[in-house]
Amino acid sequence: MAGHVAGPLHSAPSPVWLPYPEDVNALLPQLWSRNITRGTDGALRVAGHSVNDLARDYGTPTFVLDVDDFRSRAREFRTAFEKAFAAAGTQARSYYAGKAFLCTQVARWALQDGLGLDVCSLGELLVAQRAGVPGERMTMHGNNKSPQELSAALDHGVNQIVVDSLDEIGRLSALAAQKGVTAPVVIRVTVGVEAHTHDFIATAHEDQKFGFSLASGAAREAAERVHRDPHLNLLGLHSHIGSQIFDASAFEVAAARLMGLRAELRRDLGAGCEELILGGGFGISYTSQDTPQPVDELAAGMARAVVRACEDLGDPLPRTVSFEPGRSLIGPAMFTLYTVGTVKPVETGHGERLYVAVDGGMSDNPRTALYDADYSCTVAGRASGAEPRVTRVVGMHCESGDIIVRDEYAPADIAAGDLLAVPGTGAYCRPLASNYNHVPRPGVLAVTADAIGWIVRPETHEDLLSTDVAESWNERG
Ligand SMILES: Cc1ncc(COP(=O)(O)O)c(C=O)c1O
Ligand SMILES: N[C@@H](CCCC[NH3+])C(=O)O
Repeated sequence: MAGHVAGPLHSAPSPVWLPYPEDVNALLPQLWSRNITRGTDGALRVAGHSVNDLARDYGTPTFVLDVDDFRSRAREFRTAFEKAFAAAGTQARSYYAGKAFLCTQVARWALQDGLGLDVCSLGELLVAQRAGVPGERMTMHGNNKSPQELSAALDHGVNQIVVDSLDEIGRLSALAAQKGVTAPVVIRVTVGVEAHTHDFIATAHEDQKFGFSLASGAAREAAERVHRDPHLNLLGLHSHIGSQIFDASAFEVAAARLMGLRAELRRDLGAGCEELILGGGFGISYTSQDTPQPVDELAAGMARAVVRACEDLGDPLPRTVSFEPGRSLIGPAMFTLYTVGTVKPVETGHGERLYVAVDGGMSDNPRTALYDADYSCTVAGRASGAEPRVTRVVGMHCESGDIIVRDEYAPADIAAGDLLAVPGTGAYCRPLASNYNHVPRPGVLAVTADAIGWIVRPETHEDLLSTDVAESWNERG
């Protein structure tokens, strides 16, 4: 690969895609939130605030949220899809997928920026309620919603409940009858698209737990059942093909298949199916190898696909086409700030690799271990003139798979006490975090030019000890 230098210093087994950096301090703009710069002192700045000050005042590890980045991406996504679908002759709605990262303040920002909220558990619904998100701006998901969750969704007047099984349809109907309401239902359809992403985050192939299969006829059967049920109102159809997807044609095929089922249901049952939800899943750049499509192009492509399918089928456009972006809005808006604790050169048999251990790990970012995810990083508190070295960033947990950044170049003088920043950790890191090894989960620090503050406070060891109720056992014993 051009620019890749082999030699004793650089010969550790780095993947061929990792280009030898011309400048180890340079920041690839597509990996970082929009208000990150390197100051004249060499330290990263978020909306003008030096990470050295943030680390001193708030500690590490910390998720740092560039608030204006998240909000501008949310507005850009919403307006791009609204424009594209208005030009096509219908309307688009955007619901922020809270599973990517949710707290009351983020829900409020999403709402203020004109998005609704997609929740998938009672916990997420409670956050939405605390944030003041009205039911009509919400969608409820989940493949195994409990009666308590369904009941809370009905009581809150959630706009669409996306049903995922026949058991759930029966449960929801009984609850709606009991409450004397009609439940607004959308059917989750498995459209059989093999999305090119990690198996664990693909959701529209046949052999997995989500949705009703289109191919087997299960989706049609579910729609008929909902249509016949006096306590349920069949609003439309839903498809979500997976997450971290770059192939726009996969979304377009999914949309066309969903439209095909819609046409059948309109023809055979007289069901309007005016709501079409095409999910989220839009990929982001974790490394230089990821190339997401600009949001305007994505929106235009999706609108074209829906229009084309309607034309082919001789069907009118649905009244509303909705999207549920999570990762693409919040992912790039955060980075994790760590402190380096140990640096260990390790002879790999193919050359030397620097193992840089930080004060967090798979407990705040399990994605590398779970999905073979790739991340990047940079020394954040200073610039360095030292030579780049092949580096692996690892955590402090008792697992050899406790890897955060598998391969990156770091300056050879990286040392204990350095701050290290890992970009792109806004989605599915804090929500998937654990207390493995009794490590408290980091907080989320929101930063704008004018304000800095926790929107999720860091856990403490006292928090963890407070769930340990040995006393009540001892009293009994
Ligand atoms: C139904 C549904 N909608 C939306 C999302 C959000 O996906 P992403 O964060 O990849 O945009 C998910 C997660 O994959 C999902 O399961
Ligand atoms: N947790 C996954 C995404 C799951 C999307 C939810 N359906 C990830 O980190 O990539």
